[in-house]
Amino acid sequence: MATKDTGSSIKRRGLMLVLSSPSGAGKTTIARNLIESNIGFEMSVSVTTRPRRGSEIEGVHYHFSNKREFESLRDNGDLLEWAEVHGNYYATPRAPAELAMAEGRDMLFDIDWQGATQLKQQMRADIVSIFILPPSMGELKARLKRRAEDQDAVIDQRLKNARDEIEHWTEYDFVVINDDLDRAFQEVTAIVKAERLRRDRRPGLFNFISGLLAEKI
Ligand SMILES: Nc1ncnc2c1ncn2[C@@H]1O[C@H](COP(=O)(O)OP(=O)(O)OP(=O)(O)O)[C@@H](O)[C@H]1O
Ligand SMILES: Nc1nc2c(ncn2[C@@H]2O[C@H](COP(=O)(O)O)[C@@H](O)[C@H]2O)c(=O)[nH]1
Repeated sequence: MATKDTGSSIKRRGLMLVLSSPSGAGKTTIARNLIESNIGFEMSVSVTTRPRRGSEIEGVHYHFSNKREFESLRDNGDLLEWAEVHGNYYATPRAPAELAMAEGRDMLFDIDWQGATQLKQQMRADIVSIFILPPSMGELKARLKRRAEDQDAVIDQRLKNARDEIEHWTEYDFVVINDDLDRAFQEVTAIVKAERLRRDRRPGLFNFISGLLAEKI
């Protein structure tokens, strides 16, 4: 009898889901919803030299470091990618991401376009990238102000950078407009479901199809 395509006997590599957007478009909110919905993603926790916000917890939202520590991690090859964003350094720690991929665990990356470019250069086949857009620039500004986590000068700088970031939308596999959060979240989960069904992410299909073809009718 044919075995079911569970993929359990042969390992598949993990999927790397990259979310990027201009600051305030909502990628952190969507990422948090994805993690909380328990659909099998773990969050990559970045290293940053940015000062910690009041609501943030070390090791949960970021690993906060100073510039000297950051440069030492970078120079030792401990970072999978790194970039300067809005005047601070940000990076993806190498070891947890590489281990997750090798063990077939799916990981979520909230990183900017420079980081996404570097990840694609290194791990193309594993990456699914989504660019999140705000419904308007006015709403982007309003969200940054409503979030009330950054000083006005920081918000101004992020809004100034937003146009340059949006220019990179064509480098992504998918684009989601985050007007209504529920709808945006549904679209992201639909992308995840379809990507997990890709033939090359289902090594269990080999067994299933062998069994199917061996079946006597
Ligand atoms: N669809 C939405 N409608 C209204 N508000 C939203 C929506 N999505 C997110 N927000 C709110 O907008 C603010 C910015 O969202 P969030 O922090 O997720 O943005 P971000 O893209 O991760 O920004 P950053 O790059 O600065 O981390 C938050 O206060 C969040 O609650
Ligand atoms: N290239 C990378 N970019 C990152 C990483 N972690 C976060 N980011 C991006 O930085 C900005 C600002 O984030 P904030 O938390 O200060 O609002 C945003 O675009 C993030 O996606 C990373 O590891 N590498």
